[in-house]
Parts: sequence; C-alpha cells; structure tokens
Amino acid sequence: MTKILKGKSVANSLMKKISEKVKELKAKGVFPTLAIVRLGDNPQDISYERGAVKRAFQLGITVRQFVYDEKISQGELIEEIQRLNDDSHIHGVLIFRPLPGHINESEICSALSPAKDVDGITSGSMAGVFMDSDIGFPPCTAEACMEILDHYGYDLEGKRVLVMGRSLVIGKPAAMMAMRRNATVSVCHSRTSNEDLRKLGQNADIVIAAVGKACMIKSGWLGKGQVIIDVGINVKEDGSLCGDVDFDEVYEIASAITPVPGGVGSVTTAILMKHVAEAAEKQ
Ligand SMILES: NC(=O)C1=CN([C@@H]2O[C@H](COP(=O)(O)OP(=O)(O)OC[C@H]3O[C@@H](n4cnc5c(N)ncnc54)[C@H](OP(=O)(O)O)[C@@H]3O)[C@@H](O)[C@H]2O)C=CC1
Ligand SMILES: Nc1nc(=O)c2c([nH]1)NC[C@@H]1CN(c3ccc(C(=O)N[C@@H](CCC(=O)O)C(=O)O)cc3)C=[N+]21
Repeated sequence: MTKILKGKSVANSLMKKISEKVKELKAKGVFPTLAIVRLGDNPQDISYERGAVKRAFQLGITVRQFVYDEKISQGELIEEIQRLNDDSHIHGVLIFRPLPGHINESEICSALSPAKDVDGITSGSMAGVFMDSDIGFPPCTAEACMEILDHYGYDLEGKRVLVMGRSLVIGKPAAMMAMRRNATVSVCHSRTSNEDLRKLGQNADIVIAAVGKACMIKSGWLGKGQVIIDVGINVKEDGSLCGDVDFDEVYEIASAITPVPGGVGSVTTAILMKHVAEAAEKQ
C-alpha cells in the first residue's frame, strides 16, 4: 500500500512547538511579525500568501501584507525593503519570487537585512546552507522537504537521493541539506539528457521533484518502491493545484508520495512561521 505523506501531521507537530515559542515571546512583550511583499497578483504567490496568513492567524503571529503594482521601479522597491529593515516591529520579510523581469532580483535579495531573511534569499543565508552552519535561515521549501522525510522516519544516510531542479530556492539547498544527512545526491535539470533522467530516476531511493512543470514526471521515469517528494505547485486553469509529478500514475509504483495540495506546501508555511518566531527571538 502506497503511503501518502500528508503535510498536515508534519505541520501540526511543528505548530505545537512554534505556538509555545510565540506564547513565551508575547509574555516578554515581543509580538512576532512577518511582512509579506508581493508584486502583482501571481496565483502561486496568492496561494502561498493565503496559506501563510491562515497559519499565522492560528499561531497569533502578525502578518503585514505589502502589495505593489508589478511596474514598481527597482529604486522604489529597494526603498520599501529598507523601510521594512528599519521597522523594529517587523521580524521577518518574505518577498515573493520570481520578481518581474525589469527587477534585478539579486540586488533586491541583498537589500534585505540578513536578520529578517526568513526565506533564505540573502547570500548570508545561502552560505549557512552550504557550510552546514546556523547562519541565517534556509529557504523554507527546501527545509520543508527534509522535515517531511524526518517526520515520517526516512533516514537519508547512504540513500540515493535524486533532486530534480537546480534553483536557488529549492533544488540547490535541498541537495545540500540531503548531503548533510549523508545521502548520495544527484541533481538534474533541463539540460540533463532524457536518457540520464530515466537512469537516475530509476536508480534513486528518494526523489525530490522541483521542476515547475505540471504533472511532468511520469511513472516510466521512476523505479518501484521509491519515496517521492513533490514540491511542484502548479495552478490549473480552474484554479485547482497540481504537482510536478503525475500523482495518479506514480502512486501506483511508489512506496510513499506527498500529495499536492496538502503536502510540501502546507509544511512550507509552517516552516516560515518557525523562522519568524526564531527571528523575533533573536532580534
Ligand atoms: N511547495 C512549495 O512550498 C513551493 C513550491 N514551489 C514549486 O516548485 C516548483 C519549482 O520551483 P522553482 O525551483 O522555483 O522553479 P524554477 O523554474 O526556478 O526551477 C525549475 C528547475 O527545474 C529544472 N527543469 C525544468 N524543466 C526540466 C526538465 N524537463 N527536466 C529536468 N529539469 C527541469 C530547471 O532547469 P534549468 O536550471 O536548466 O532551467 C530548473 O533548475 C514549481 O512548481 C514551484 O511552483 C516553489 C516554491 C515553494
Ligand atoms: N520567495 C518565495 N518563496 C517561496 O517559497 C515561494 C515564492 N517566493 N513564490 C511563490 C511560490 C509558491 N509557494 C507556495 C507555498 C505554499 C503553498 C501552500 O501553502 N499551498 C497549500 C494550499 C494553499 C491554498 O491554496 O489554500 C497546500 O499545498 O496545501 C502554495 C504555494 C511558495 N513560493
């Protein structure tokens, strides 16, 4: 029987711990606050925002939503971020990405104060992930993948982990974090040949799929009895969500798989709240 790795029970056990921390902070007069910066109204951003606002409400974390026109200039956006850096009532800042094409994303990332970087976008946070140290925060989604594997008792030691995708938000940090758990890690991307994709796919014990293509990963690419972590969040025309993995097909051969929605995404929002509480504690 294939196990469905629901995010809810992972998130619930995280929420208990975060809730205690939030209570302690409030008793000391600190009210953990997250600022969300969104440009335009990309449905994926809105989906994340909805999840985050719901979680924050459950925990008593304050969320301040800053929504700008997607035509905002580079200079104006930097000014807004500096304002958030200087506001001592804000402990964490989440900037939705990707940003529109006219914005220089790396300049925006480095404008953010490292102490408030709850989604691991500054170079300091990235260095922390690469050096196995506790500088900054890892990107929430990559941490969510590890949290799910840990929660359901999958030990990565000596396991073959295939990470599909090499973005800075997911693929690269997830690969580093799996390596830290002593997995043997392969990373593939859009220039990996189909032949190699199939070979690596069939040989893996655990697959972390983050390619950003709805239902792209079919059962023919994979082996039997694998653990599949589907990071993809694709919004269909009718507004419903689907992953990067063809769930119905892959469910038939996997030993365990995360659903979309209700999988990695729901843990990502809980990790975000954990980071906000930790940032508030440190500041
Ligand atoms: N669950 C959650 O909380 C979150 C989910 N997401 C979702 O995760 C997915 C990935 O996001 P993100 O990393 O930002 O996306 P990006 O588009 O930045 O990266 C996608 C990666 O997949 C690779 N890729 C694309 N096509 C193929 C292919 N045919 N074969 C192999 N590799 C391929 C790309 O390769 P190359 O580098 O060569 O272009 C790239 O490295 C999306 O569906 C996104 O919505 C995102 C954030 C949070
Ligand atoms: N800097 C940055 N970091 C991100 O991590 C990031 C981003 N930008 N831009 C947008 C994408 C998308 N994303 C989602 C995360 C969780 C849910 C989520 O909570 N989904 C719920 C459903 C929520 C709902 O729609 O009700 C679920 O999967 O169960 C959705 C989408 C993070 N992203």
